[in-house]
Amino acid sequence: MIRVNGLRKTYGEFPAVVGSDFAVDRGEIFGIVGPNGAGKTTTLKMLAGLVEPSAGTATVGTYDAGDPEMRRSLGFLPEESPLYEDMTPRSYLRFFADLYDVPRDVARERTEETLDRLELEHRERRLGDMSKGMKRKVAIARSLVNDPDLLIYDEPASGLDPLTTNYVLEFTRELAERGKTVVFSAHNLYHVESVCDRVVIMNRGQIVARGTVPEIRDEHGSTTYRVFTTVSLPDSDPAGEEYVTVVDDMDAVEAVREATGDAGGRVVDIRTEEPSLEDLFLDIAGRELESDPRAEATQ
Ligand SMILES: Nc1ncnc2c1ncn2[C@@H]1O[C@H](COP(=O)(O)OP(=O)(O)OP(=O)(O)O)[C@@H](O)[C@H]1O
Repeated sequence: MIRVNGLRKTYGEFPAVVGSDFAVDRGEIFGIVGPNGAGKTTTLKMLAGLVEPSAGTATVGTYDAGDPEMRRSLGFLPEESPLYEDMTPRSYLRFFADLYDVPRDVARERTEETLDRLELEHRERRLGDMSKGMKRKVAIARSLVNDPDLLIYDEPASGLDPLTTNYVLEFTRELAERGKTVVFSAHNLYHVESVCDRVVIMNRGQIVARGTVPEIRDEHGSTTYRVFTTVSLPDSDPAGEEYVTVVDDMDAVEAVREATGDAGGRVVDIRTEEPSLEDLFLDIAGRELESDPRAEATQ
């Protein structure tokens, strides 16, 4: 559905996106994660044809990103989505449906259905009087008025309370189940981990890891084992009534087992711990800091 090759954006001398390559399949939920300033929004805007790349290409289906025809089948949700404060959700969505030439009766049915699914109440209330979560839901509904195949969402759950965040993430999943392709950016790695099929991790304009979360884990992280014993060992820490030794591989687990037996104790439990995407990210970003691809350009 999306092919990105050597995509680069430079603002003046500053390279915001250093040269990205990735592909997104139809029906996939694809996450772009990274800290502030990583280049997520710039990447999404280039995909949506809102920012012109300085180099490289992005194609959506058979179109170049930015082709007016492509934009008709795209729903873009900006990070900040100012709404017309005096309009109601219904009048606002009707206004956008008109812009896309969606027939009135189709638009009415579509927007009511979307608002039902998003459980948006107070549809006749002024947008200016709505909560942040309600406004975000209206902005999401706006991205769907033209029934696009591709949704590009910039921080869809940014600033929302946990309940609304869950709603929005569940809704994203539902969209993919209905055959839509969703590309979204997030700071919060848990959001990405719970919803995305595949992710890229960006840092300082560059993709520093990619794949499914388990793949990234295999490549960049390691499993740790927590061995709980009834006796204290040289490297163990107290853990309630027991002691715990944390090790990195199965040979070390065996060594702890032997040492426990030698000390007259027994192993009560062995728990494995997978690094979360957050741990992986901190690890990868930490390493990247030592080799910032943009450092030379900004010095
Ligand atoms: N129009 C612009 N002019 C100059 N620099 C820009 C412009 N837009 C973005 N940048 C810079 O490019 C870099 C990447 O910005 P971008 O908004 O893509 O990052 P981001 O990952 O989306 O960050 P955030 O999570 O804070 O939204 C930042 O250093 C930003 O200051």
